[in-house]
Amino acid sequence: MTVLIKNGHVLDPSTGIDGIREIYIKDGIIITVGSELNVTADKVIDASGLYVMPGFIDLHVHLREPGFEYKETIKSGCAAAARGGFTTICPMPNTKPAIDSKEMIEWLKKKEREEALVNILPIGAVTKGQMGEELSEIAEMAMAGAAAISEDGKSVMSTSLYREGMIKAKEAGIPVFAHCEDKNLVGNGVINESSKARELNLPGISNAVEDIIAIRDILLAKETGVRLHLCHCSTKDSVAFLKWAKEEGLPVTGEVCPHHFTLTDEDIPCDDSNYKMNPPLRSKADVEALKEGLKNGILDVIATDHAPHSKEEKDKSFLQAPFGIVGLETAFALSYTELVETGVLSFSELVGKLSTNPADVLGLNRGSLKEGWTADIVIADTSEWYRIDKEKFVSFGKNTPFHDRRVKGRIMYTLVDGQIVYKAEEQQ
Ligand SMILES: NC(=O)N[C@@H](CC(=O)O)C(=O)O
Ligand SMILES: [Zn+2]
Ligand SMILES: [Zn+2]
Repeated sequence: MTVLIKNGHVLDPSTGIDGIREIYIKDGIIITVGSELNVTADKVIDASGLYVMPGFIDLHVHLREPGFEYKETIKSGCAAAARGGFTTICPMPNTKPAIDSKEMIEWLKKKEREEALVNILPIGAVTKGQMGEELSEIAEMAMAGAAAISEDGKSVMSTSLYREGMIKAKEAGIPVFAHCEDKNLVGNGVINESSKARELNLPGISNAVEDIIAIRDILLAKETGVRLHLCHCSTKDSVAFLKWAKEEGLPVTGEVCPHHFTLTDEDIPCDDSNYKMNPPLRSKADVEALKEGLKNGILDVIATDHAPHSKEEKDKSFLQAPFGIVGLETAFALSYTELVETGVLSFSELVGKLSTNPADVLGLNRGSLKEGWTADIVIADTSEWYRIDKEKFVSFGKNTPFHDRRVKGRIMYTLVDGQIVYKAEEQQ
């Protein structure tokens, strides 16, 4: 099986290519990236006027299977990933049961082989059942294919247990992905602690809830030498701590989600739980710091924290509804619009944060259009403004604050292993 992508503008920060090229693919492998290749292929994709990039890699999604299939399944989550331009996704372990054993990682890898449209790199829980009491089988999970460990949804509050888990992760050669939230401090907070919280009469979540654990985890990484990745950074001091960690030469990276650099708590119009997520939307000063962090390379990765919930759950009030919003099908457009159109990042830098850098966090041979590498590719149109329509989402989750928002950046094709797994309607 051969594929030729022609007339497209290839944008690949890993090779520095930024211009019109042809890409020739054979049996799922990129054979040549060049000009006037003069080859025939079984399938030709005309990418005139479109950008051709390494497939995006999302280090942070929630697929909800097993246990919460009414929110999302592996199949529907993968379809949403493909529609969003993501060719590899890392599901978090907060399912029911939690992904906390070799058997569960093997089960997920089997599901990937049987029904996943995109690559799945599972993340194992740090503690059994994410109960924070006893470490899970970290070495065994790593052997079975866990890409990292994380307690996402909460923090391991026992610092000594977490330190032990970090040592095990380092021995197993996998990173720790940290959700930073001081359980004792957060109380029943549901929204950023600010005048907005007072206006809506809702309990607040202060920046220190995140910052205390962010610096704790960085200090533990310094002692243990484990590779640490800070999930969904939302505060200016998280960025400051990451900057310090990098200056110290520690193997620490950080991610930011599109909602955290696109919206502030001031954008919350009323008691609408589509604006409720953890960590919460923060202040203008925090958003400025996140953008600055993206610009100066302190924040390496953009990840979605795709957190689907049912309509019934999100129809509830801010106090009652679960935390989380969907992100896979809006991430590229929001990032392009908020960062590239405004000049915070060059387009090539954005592609780095969506593909090359996340691949580096996990040491993957992906996130690049190098010859000889796997043909995981995304093709996008950035020429026209359009409005996000949640009714078009293929994710079961429609819980987004971005319905009807004007954006630029539409995914036209997604290829995994050289196979088209998504094609925009307009092209069919
Ligand atoms: N981000 C969220 O608001 N929710 C996530 C959990 C998490 O990422 O912490 C979820 O699983 O729903
Ligand atoms: Zn989290
Ligand atoms: Zn999450």
